[in-house]
Amino acid sequence: MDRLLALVRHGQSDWNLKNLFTGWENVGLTEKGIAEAHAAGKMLKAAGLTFDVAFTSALTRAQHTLDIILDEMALTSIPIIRDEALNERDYGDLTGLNKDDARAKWGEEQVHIWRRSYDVSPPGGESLKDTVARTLPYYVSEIQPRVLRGERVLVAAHGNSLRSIVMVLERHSRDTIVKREIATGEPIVYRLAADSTVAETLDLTA
Ligand SMILES: O=C(O)[C@H](O)COP(=O)(O)O
Repeated sequence: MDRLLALVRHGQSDWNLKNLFTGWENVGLTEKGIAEAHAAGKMLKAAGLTFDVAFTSALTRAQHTLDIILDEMALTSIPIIRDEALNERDYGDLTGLNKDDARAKWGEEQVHIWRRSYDVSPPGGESLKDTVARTLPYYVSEIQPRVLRGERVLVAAHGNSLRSIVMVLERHSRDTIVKREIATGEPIVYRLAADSTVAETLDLTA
């Protein structure tokens, strides 16, 4: 049984390019982001992979990335399930601010704590721990059972919602997960064992 699970962070967004805290703001992909999504689709197809169902967030940048990938793979008729449980972490009051301006105002260390600590929330927003608390139950109840039944599943989402899933699959601690960077448009592909742990991580660049 092929218990295939692929995770892809959306391609570069307008606000990634402008270096703005984005969170739940609904911004589009840049030209580069669109190209990254096409490349991800080509890469998955070239590896001989296919999918039975896809999941994405309620945000356009992830949905658009998914549509491009499915188009590249000639899989436009598979079911797509969209849910805000897969949204990016909510950046609260930081949303729309420039990350360098924020460093100048609050200091490098404080901004790093907001961006990469496990349980310190940015003002009015979600910490990674808060994001895990909504994303992980969704993964466990909606995504993982399908993979374990043998459905091949593609998830297009966001840096921190994917980190929440990767944390469990790659057995990270609170200290190591914050150092696990998830690049835009680069598929992370696992085969799971029957007990839901990772049996194999596929290297699509090989
Ligand atoms: O929401 C954002 O600004 C980014 O997509 C993720 O931000 P981060 O790199 O600060 O986690």
